[in-house]
Amino acid sequence: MTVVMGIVNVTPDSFSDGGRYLAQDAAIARGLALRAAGADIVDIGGESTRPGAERVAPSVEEERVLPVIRALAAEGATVSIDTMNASTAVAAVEAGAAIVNDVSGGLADPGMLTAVAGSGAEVVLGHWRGPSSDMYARAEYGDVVREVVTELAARLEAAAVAGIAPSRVILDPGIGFGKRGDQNWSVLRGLPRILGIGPRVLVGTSRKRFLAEVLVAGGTPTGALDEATEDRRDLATAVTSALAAREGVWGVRVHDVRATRDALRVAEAWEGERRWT
Ligand SMILES: Nc1nc2ncc(COP(=O)(O)O)nc2c(=O)[nH]1
Repeated sequence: MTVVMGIVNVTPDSFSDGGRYLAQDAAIARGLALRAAGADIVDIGGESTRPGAERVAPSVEEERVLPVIRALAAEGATVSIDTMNASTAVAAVEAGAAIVNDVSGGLADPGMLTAVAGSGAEVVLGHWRGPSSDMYARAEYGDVVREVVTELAARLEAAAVAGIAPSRVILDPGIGFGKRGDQNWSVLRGLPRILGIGPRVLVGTSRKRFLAEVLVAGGTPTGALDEATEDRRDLATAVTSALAAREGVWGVRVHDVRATRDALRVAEAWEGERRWT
């Protein structure tokens, strides 16, 4: 069964749902709702990673996420913390998070891998080309799949050196992080090579620009992208979830859990994996 990670951004400025769940009660309610809709994991983030976002102080990030993590863990939810800060990761695990989800693969905070090693948590290591503030400046690739594979393998090695066994690592190709539209599609087509590195793979396509670009006629004028409304992006996300599942990924990270869970049910029925007994 493909793992579904539901997204709760406790931020004022995340690209697709910024501000909706900034209040603790709203964030907790959202996490419980995603779990009820079929999320295996609830991913809590306190810092927007959208292109152009400025960094947030760990203290601000922790103030946003820790009460939400505590409440959801107390309800029995499996929680991941979406952070690039080692101090936030440690505090989140102490508050009940089971997974540290670091889109930077441990590059943004030199202390992250050592902190995770000592925490006992599992870790998602994302492919990353630098801060959101100017990530597209480094979106120059010769062969994007080869470079993503090489750079993710290097992060896996760095994690091992820090004391994190590969069995505790989940790799993520970083869709939308330092990658433009066509490069994201190349990475998705290259999933077999990313899976070939060894560890489990998580994919995060949810509501991202590269999906909107294929939904609107004529490409990418910013105005046209507004036609790719949230429901259309969620449907596109669910399609990518089913396709990624058929490639054998471990999990998918999405905003609309219900749509993806339903898409996975259909994919499993097609594959003959689903048992009605
Ligand atoms: N592991 C992982 N974490 C992420 N965190 C944030 C975002 C982008 O912002 P969002 O929270 O609004 O999706 N994308 C990813 C992703 O693709 N993979």
